[in-house]
Amino acid sequence: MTYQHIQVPAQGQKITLNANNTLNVPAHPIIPFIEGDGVGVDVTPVMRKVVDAAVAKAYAGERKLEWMEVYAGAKATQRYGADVWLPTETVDVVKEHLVSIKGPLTTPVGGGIRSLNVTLRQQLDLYVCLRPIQYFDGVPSPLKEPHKTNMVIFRENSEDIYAGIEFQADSEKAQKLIAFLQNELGANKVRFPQTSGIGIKPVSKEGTERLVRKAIQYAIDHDKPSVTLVHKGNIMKFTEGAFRDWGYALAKREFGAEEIDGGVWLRLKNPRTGKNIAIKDCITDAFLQQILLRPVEYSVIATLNLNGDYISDALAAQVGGIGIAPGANMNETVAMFEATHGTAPKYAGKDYVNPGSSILSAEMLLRHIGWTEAADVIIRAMTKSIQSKHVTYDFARMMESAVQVSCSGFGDILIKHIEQE
Ligand SMILES: NC(=O)C1=CN([C@@H]2O[C@H](COP(=O)(O)OP(=O)(O)OC[C@H]3O[C@@H](n4cnc5c(N)ncnc54)[C@H](OP(=O)(O)O)[C@@H]3O)[C@@H](O)[C@H]2O)C=CC1
Ligand SMILES: O=C(O)CCC(=O)C(=O)O
Ligand SMILES: [Mg+2]
Repeated sequence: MTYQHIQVPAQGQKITLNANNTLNVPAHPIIPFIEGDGVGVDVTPVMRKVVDAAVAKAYAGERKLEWMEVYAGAKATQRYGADVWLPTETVDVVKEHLVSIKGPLTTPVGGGIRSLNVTLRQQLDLYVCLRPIQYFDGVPSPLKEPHKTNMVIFRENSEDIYAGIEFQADSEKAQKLIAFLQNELGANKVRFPQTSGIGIKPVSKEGTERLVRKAIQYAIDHDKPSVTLVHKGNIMKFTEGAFRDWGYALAKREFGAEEIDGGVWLRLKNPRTGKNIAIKDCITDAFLQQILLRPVEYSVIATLNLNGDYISDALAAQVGGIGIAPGANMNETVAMFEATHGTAPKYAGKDYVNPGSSILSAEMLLRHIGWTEAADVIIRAMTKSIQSKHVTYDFARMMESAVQVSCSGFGDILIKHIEQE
């Protein structure tokens, strides 16, 4: 296969799907990657070096990831033309190769292009945004007991106000829609109809069910004690409230969950372990204080798109910040891994920020393709590096007697620990 600007690595082979949707991973799988805007130029090369070292260590040269650069964001406009922010071949390649990783991409505020990150998720229908919140010993945290925060976020990734159905104030479309709301639907509560922008928030039963199903299955597979549906359903009754109701109904119908003491919370027996899994819910504002005050009570979190975005960064802060917050966007067959943070423009190109988030996203990728030995090598090296207190600025500013290192410097420390194993 030839592409317009993508160079296919000569030694690599595609990951393919087996009949039961499991992955068939060759020894030299081609992994498409998007470098990313802003600090993408800093973290992505470091991530690749560290991952290569971990794979080489774990498999003594018998396995190797074959990186294939694909383009999106500013780099795509340089290659494909001024208006081509997300080339079709990038989306096609990410889909065909099943497993990929991306750096952050810039989204302008208030106008300009819509989010390329969201577009990729939508075009590929990567409806789960999976963001584990894991504490590494020694990471500085604003909490007294950061190890008590141990959660996995399942953020709905395909709908909600992220669908991008918005109309600018004063535009003809906004005026038409407001008139339609007033005249046809009797909705007269737009406070300033002449000057309002309007956004639409679609939340569906199918979208909710497929996300909540994945979250409950994850709790079963990973022996987790609870799944919490986080929503603002008291205010947004037919979107966020429906998310809660559809979620509970699915837990009953598909997983046999039963009511606890006549309340709305449910309980199901984990078929693998025999232990109980609580299915509960929490309203988002209360949830944001509970995770600080009583984090041990929460484990798997299933939530809508915008809530999930806010909760991701808030929970990341509890375990050290978005410098060490990995993630994945996935569906049944395709997975695209990415850090939780963005392009941090003030640090772009300065070899300064923490590459941890990107490296741990790659660690998730390795686990996803079954290369658990290499993933474990990364986790061990990460733990040792943090404990050595040679860390990037974000950790150094919160740690006592730390030695501040650069982005690539932290990568080199990880590689040193990998090679010394
Ligand atoms: N998935 C994606 O591609 C995402 C893209 N974005 C986009 O990124 C752009 C910038 O967004 P912004 O709101 O500033 O959010 P960012 O996540 O880019 O940065 C916010 C702050 O988080 C800290 N931070 C971010 N990355 C790191 C890192 N690797 N190591 C250490 N600290 C880090 C920095 O904190 P401090 O100032 O304290 O040092 C930084 O100023 C926007 O265009 C936004 O749309 C945002 C999120 C996700
Ligand atoms: O797409 C963006 O620019 C921001 C997305 C974001 O913050 C996220 O997915 O966490
Ligand atoms: Mg975010």
